Amino acid sequence: MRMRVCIENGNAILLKRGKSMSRRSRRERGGQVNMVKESLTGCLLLKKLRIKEEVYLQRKNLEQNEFLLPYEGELLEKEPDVDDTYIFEFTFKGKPFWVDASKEDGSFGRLLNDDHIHPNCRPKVMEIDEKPVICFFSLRPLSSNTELVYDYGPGNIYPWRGKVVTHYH
Ligand SMILES: C[S@@+](CC[C@H](N)C(=O)[O-])C[C@H]1O[C@@H](n2cnc3c(N)ncnc32)[C@H](O)[C@@H]1O
Repeated sequence: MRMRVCIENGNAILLKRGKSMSRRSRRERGGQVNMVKESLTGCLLLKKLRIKEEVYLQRKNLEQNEFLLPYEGELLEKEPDVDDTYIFEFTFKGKPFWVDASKEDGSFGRLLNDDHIHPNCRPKVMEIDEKPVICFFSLRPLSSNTELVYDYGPGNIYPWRGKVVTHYH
């Protein structure tokens, strides 16, 4: 599974580093205990539910095209030779780059799931200090408690896509 985008964007935005550190808490929900991690900004929530971990917007409604969070990790100019589950591949100024987020670092960007049919945010390549940074922006107004999902990119490499669900009546 590899996330691919090919967008060029020269706009710089200000990122507050260190904001995505998380604190853990345990919550009781309907008899089930879910691990819940909350970002320090208090606007993102991580839940262990259906797809291992999912990222939700919390206590905040967003307008369209608002900055959500960065995809944090190690920026590489050579394709890493690791399992690609947490590798983000993109082009910047015509050159290929990879962000390797395979280390669990408490950041949330690496945990957004794929929805190529109804994505509600999208990654953009931004330039900060002459380096590319992947940032997620809302695609439409989002209300709190919405799971944040984006389109990982084209290709038949995503086994969860195209699953046919049959309903028997
Ligand atoms: C970048 S991780 C996303 C976070 C992941 N849920 C986790 O807890 O580590 C990508 C992996 O999440 C899972 N995933 C992402 N979107 C999915 C979807 N729509 N359906 C099923 N699994 C998905 C796949 O296992 C994929 O390799």
